[in-house]
Amino acid sequence: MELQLALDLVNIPEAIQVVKEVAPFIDIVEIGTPVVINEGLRAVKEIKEEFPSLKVLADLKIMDAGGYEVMKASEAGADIITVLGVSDDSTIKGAVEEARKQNRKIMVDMINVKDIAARAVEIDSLGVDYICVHSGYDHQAEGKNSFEDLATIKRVVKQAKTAIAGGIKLQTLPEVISAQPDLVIVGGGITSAGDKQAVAAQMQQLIKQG
Ligand SMILES: O=C([C@H](O)CO)[C@H](O)[C@H](O)COP(=O)(O)O
Repeated sequence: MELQLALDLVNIPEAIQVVKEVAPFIDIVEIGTPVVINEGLRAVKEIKEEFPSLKVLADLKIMDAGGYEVMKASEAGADIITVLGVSDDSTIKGAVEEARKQNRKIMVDMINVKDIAARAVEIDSLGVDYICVHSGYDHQAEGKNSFEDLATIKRVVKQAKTAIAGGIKLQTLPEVISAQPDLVIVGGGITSAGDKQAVAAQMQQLIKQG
């Protein structure tokens, strides 16, 4: 099981500072959608240059033009790129095809997918690398989480790795770990902590204990 740090509400210098603090305890650093909107793919490029040994995920939440957008994120140095599960199959296929050419990976974000089980089976057959259940900020504000959806994809997904994101904190991490996803994605649970390094270290320890 791996740990991904999601950076959403920072600029590039702040992102570099946070990653410096927690780098030994994470496997993947995510350049979140708001950061890409504010800073562009330059944020991916600068983080990859600064931390070449960390995998970098570009959270583009691609909805169309999968091949082209994956190509641009790959040029910037992204190792993993996100595509939305609600997109057309042709968009996901285009993203996967380009990722294979560029030796990159595709994560499909299941945010707002209504029938998680049925769509996860379809997406799994398209050759994606990760399928991620996700309660976004707006769902979190309504008190929702994706724990049940994680159990669903664990049951039906046969090829892709499974991931979960959305409001995961140190206190809720043990429940997530018990469902055994391949990847846990944490943003505010680390970035809002007073001592980010201590929280990331504790999270890594819990994940290692399995
Ligand atoms: O993808 C995300 C969200 O849609 C904002 O872009 C976050 O990176 C994801 O939800 C993880 O962050 P936390 O919910 O703060 O853990």
